[in-house]
Amino acid sequence: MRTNLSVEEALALVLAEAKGELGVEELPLWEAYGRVLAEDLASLVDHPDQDDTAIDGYACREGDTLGASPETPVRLRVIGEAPAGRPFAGRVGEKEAVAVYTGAPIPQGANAVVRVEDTRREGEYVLLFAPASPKDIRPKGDDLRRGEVYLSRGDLLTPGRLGLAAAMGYPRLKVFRRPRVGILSTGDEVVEPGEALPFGGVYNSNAYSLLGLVLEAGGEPVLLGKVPDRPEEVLARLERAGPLDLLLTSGGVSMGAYDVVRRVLEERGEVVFWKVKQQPGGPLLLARLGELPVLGLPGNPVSSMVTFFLYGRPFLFRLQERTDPPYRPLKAKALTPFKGAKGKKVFRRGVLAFEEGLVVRTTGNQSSGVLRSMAFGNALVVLPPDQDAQAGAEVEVIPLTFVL
Ligand SMILES: Nc1nc2c(c(=O)[nH]1)N[C@H]1C(S)=C(S)[C@@H](COP(=O)(O)OP(=O)(O)OC[C@H]3O[C@@H](n4cnc5c(N)ncnc54)[C@H](O)[C@@H]3O)O[C@H]1N2
Ligand code: MOO
Ligand SMILES: [Mg+2]
Repeated sequence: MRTNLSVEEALALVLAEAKGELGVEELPLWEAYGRVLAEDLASLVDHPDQDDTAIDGYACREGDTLGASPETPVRLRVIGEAPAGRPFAGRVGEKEAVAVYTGAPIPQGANAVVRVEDTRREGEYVLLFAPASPKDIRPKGDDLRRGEVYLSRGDLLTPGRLGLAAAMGYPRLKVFRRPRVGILSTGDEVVEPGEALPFGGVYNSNAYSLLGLVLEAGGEPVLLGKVPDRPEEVLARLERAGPLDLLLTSGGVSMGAYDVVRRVLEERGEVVFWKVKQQPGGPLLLARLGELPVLGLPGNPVSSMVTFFLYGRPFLFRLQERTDPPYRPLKAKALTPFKGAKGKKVFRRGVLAFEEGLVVRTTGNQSSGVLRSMAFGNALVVLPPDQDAQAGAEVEVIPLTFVL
């Protein structure tokens, strides 16, 4: 077992465990939101499939309309109309126009359009008070070209990309199966919300903040409930967990006599590392139970969330072969001081805002037991070992971008 790792070493070891194959399933579009594509998608169509009009107005020949103005209108004969989806069958000749509506193909013979606001209809004629122009014609393939790959294996299906897949003509998509992530809370003192809280008890918040984080990272949470700090009970619950791609435990990984998770994993599995030089989350543990990777998250509510965000989320991104990075560090100006720690990389919780540039303020009490810092913070402020940040200093921040 390795111990006292840097954050970077620990992350590399966690990612090295993300080698399982999730497999692929095919879903109708309406069920594919938030999933990760398992295939490249080339457009099945051109869009628009021919030159079309971006405005409601009249299509005609540009040369017929040069110099048209309110004082010197140009008169054209209207020979028909083309609503979107109903192309005009004929051909536009000299001094002729076709009434066109946004999205309609440009009729043959026409090479320009004039907006309806710059015209007045007079029976079978139309008066143009401005010249027609080609600039409001959208060329064939302006948005999509048939055969071109616009979405790739590993792309997260965001709202825009789901729409794009539909625009390309795909009714069903091959996506990766969602990773199944077991969530087990440990602790004699842990009580489910709704139950009476005994003296010294604490409600099981970790299961629910982790459930949210797992869903947000594309996983399927499998709630395994809570177990007391007794090795045989922890083991019994794990044996009944069913197939998983990752197991998260919370609590029981520090130094206490009742911190039994580590002991169980040492006896029944293999501990890869224990303890990272970071705060919060120092007692983090990585193990294997047979083939199953296990992240033993520290019990403090902030610590379990921060360690999942820093290690579990990248693990799930890797399993789903996601092409986007799990987080994107930025620079911001600290408007409040942030305290570092000796020999540890520190992740404080802050509120990131755009004021005179990017700025970040503390969420207040930074104790690992104060979950409000994660509930109302939107960023982690990263401090290298042995470094405090004064107000006014530039600091690294990782936005907690929970996009789904
Ligand atoms: N002597 C030392 N003590 C501690 C150290 C240390 O290095 N030496 N490390 C501290 C750090 S840092 C952390 S983080 C915690 C980690 O503790 P465990 O992972 O062993 O977790 P527990 O002892 O079971 O619980 C810690 C804390 O969190 C509360 N908790 C636990 N589970 C839940 C839950 N599901 N929902 C809400 N809250 C939960 C629990 O009641 C405790 O207050 O250890 C320090 N100690
Ligand atoms: O690492 Mo503990 O996670 O500071 O509270
Ligand atoms: Mg403990």
